[in-house]
Amino acid sequence: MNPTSIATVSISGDLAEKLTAIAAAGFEGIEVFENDFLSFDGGPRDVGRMVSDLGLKIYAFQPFRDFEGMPEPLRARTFARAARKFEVMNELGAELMLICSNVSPQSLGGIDRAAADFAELGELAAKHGVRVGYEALAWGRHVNDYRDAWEIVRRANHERIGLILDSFHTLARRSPLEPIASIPGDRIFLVQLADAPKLDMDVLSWSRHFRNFPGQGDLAVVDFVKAVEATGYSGPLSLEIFNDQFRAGSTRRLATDGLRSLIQLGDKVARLETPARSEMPDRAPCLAVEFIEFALDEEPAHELAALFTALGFRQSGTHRSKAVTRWSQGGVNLIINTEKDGFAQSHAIMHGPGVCALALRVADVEATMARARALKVPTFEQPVGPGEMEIPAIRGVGGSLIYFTEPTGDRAHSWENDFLPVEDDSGRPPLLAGVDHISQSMDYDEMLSWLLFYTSLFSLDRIPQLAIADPAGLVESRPLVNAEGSLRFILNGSQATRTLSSRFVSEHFGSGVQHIAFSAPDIFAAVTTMREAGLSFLDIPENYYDDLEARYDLDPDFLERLREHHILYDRDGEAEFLQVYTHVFAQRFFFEIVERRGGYSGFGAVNAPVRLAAQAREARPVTVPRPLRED
Ligand SMILES: O=C(O)c1ccc(O)c(O)c1
Ligand SMILES: [Mg+2]
Repeated sequence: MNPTSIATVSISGDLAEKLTAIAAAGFEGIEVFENDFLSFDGGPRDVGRMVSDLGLKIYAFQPFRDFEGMPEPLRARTFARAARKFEVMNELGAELMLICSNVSPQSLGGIDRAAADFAELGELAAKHGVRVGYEALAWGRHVNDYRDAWEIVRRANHERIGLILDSFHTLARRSPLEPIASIPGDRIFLVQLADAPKLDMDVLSWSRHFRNFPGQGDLAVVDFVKAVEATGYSGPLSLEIFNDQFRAGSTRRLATDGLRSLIQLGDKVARLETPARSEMPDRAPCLAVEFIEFALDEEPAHELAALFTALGFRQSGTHRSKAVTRWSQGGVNLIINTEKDGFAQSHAIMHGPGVCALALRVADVEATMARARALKVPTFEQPVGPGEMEIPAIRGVGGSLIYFTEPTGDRAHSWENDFLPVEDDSGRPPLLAGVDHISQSMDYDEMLSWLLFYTSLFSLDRIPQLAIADPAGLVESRPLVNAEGSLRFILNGSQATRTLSSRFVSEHFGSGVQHIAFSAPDIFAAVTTMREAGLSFLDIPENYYDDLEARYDLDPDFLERLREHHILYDRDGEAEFLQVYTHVFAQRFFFEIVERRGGYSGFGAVNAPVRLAAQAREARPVTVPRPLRED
């Protein structure tokens, strides 16, 4: 295992906060960014002591800019500047200086000139007992490819001078990875890692504002690390993230995410080998949503039970010892928890009525928990009643829980055994068949954290992110799906403060489940029966249906049925999607019912703005402008 490291520039906070969070997350070392050092109120020895007291090592001091290829008299001044920095490094306890390739218009090109500069700098470095690593910036004036940087290092031929590789510069420029294998591992002094979303923009702005942790972006960081591994390099893998959101986010959360990203990266690289080498179980396959638990007070709980009943659920169980009931239909299980103490109660006090826990049916509970622990996901335990079995759980979005169950054996049925069954004598066929997706709203700057959480722990993959227009601003919507279609999460976040998604977070003290979509084998029949039971659905404007008529060549009778049932429609080739929404419950969450026809794989994104506008209208008191009276 290579040591884990992170550059201080990667996360928010002042230097002391950064270092504390980095150590707490479990990193072995850091790259000290000069700016963090310069703005620190204390000398280099104080910083060095703080770092070592926290058990961290300084793997690099950086960046030193615009060194190689300078004409005199700039050249002499540059060497004097380097000598001063070497002295600072000695006091700091930093042994490696990172020099990035020159961007100055005054610099002169030429590999031999640069190599000669580095050979001379190697002598100066030796005098100070430090080493220097050279990194090609993708926008360097004369050197912008790691192959040229390596050629300069090779020709400098000095033991104090080595190469620094950075996945971003390499992958952003689409430099080939194969030549990395021919660099001797001990000539590579440091390897920096960053991912980034694919964006069509100039590489400097892309690098300075949009880098993110490996696994959060679209770059082939796994292939890059694989190529580095082939050199025999055994030094640190150091995260170096320049990201506007990260500079503003929670220091501790970012540090934890960083380490998690390195752990998952190491696992991915290990799995490329044949036979796969790995130190933890693979990403957990999710078979189904086992149950969804709602925590709330008794009064709203009665209303929620009435809503469940209208949706076709029936009470299928009563908890043996707690104020908890089970509601079921067609393989969907919902739990209403009104206990006066315990986790559910504290969730309800903190967040209001809502989903406090999900249970996922996984192939192997022990393996899932082992992977969660390896990824440093917090696990959860609470006291169980007599005769009850502990259900293993982890902490999920907004402090909610994710329980794990298995398809067969004790872990399949233990939670069911906590309930006294209520016989079904209704003879009603189910209207709903399963949970289609679960949508969670969160602060915009938490989205990448939860993306990493879900995709590193479960076999869930990203499909392209969408920006959806709410009347009060844009909402980013990021679906995570498994290949079988048995588990789909949607993460929503918005930088605008008054969107439905943002108000959900701000008015309910944090992130959580905003809506749950159930699948219906026949959405028209479901809506009809639910209406007979007294349920009404979100009003959809006439304009929407007029537009549908123009957009798709729909049968007039079918269109009329959609309109009459308040159902929204989307089509993708031959595949079709039908969706309908309940009103919002307790200003907190709502339900959706969907019918997928012919393998439709999306979520009706074209309809989302219509839905959001309809919900915004319902959330506001209606004010109709009246003419001013003139008396
Ligand atoms: O953006 C920069 O200037 C910069 C500095 C140092 C690095 O290691 C790097 O990758 C980029
Ligand atoms: Mg770098």
